[in-house]
Amino acid sequence: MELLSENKVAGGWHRRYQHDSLNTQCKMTFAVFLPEQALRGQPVPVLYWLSGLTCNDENFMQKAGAFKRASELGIAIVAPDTSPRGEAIPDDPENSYDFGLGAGFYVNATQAPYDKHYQMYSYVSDELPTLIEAHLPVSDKRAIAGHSMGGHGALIIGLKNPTRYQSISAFSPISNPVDCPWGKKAFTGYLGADSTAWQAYDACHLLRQNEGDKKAPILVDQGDADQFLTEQLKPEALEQAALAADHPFTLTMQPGYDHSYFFISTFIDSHLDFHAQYLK
Ligand SMILES: CC(=O)Oc1ccc2c(C)cc(=O)oc2c1
Repeated sequence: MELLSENKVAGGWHRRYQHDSLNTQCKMTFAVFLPEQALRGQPVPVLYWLSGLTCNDENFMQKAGAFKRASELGIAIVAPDTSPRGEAIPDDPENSYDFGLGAGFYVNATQAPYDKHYQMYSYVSDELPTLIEAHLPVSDKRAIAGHSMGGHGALIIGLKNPTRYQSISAFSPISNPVDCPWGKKAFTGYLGADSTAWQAYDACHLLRQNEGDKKAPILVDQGDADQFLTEQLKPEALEQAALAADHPFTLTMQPGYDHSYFFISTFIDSHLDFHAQYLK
């Protein structure tokens, strides 16, 4: 891992690292916040934050205002990029914001030409935690959270790996990607036209499938003034699936909030407090 930068913040350190990824077969950049406790040699739990469309490792760290509470709670935060990057990485032929670079959708692509590099599911759920736990002063207690496309990523990665993550949270997640325009476009491109293959990456489907004992609790916040709410996000489908599966789940509709980081920064402390209950 190569250290790209470091800045002291809230008594801890914000760092950016780059490394060669086996899964995505390119250099990947991620950001990490390490609270002071970690630097005193006390291994701390990690919250993985997955960002949304067009974002990279920097958006959450610059805009969410999460450091002070994470520092108080002694939680590290890791924010990966949202797709493979570089000259050699195939992008959307139409250069749209919702497919290709900055829009990996946290799946393992099976369709050429995306299958070689777009392996974001394995990268985030396996390669990155292994790397972090080998090189940084963190414990193996993990939680996962995200926004929009990253909220979808947090839900599916948490639900597919119930023993690896203690808790899951999301702001404005794409809750039922098999049934919304962003999800249909991305899953067709990465996974092919047969929609039965899409279900393995759909949170509503995964909730209905999960018959095991371990059910990581889920917290979702959604602004009711979000322009994407009805067509793309569909939190009520997630709520129905969680209810049917008897999965611990809380959805809070927040009046007046939109899809932006103004919303996330308003409620990020309550998400950190939620995860802290299960990470201790
Ligand atoms: C920094 C920022 O505003 O991020 C942002 C803006 C818009 C979106 C949309 C529309 C979808 C998504 O998945 O993420 C996202 C992130």
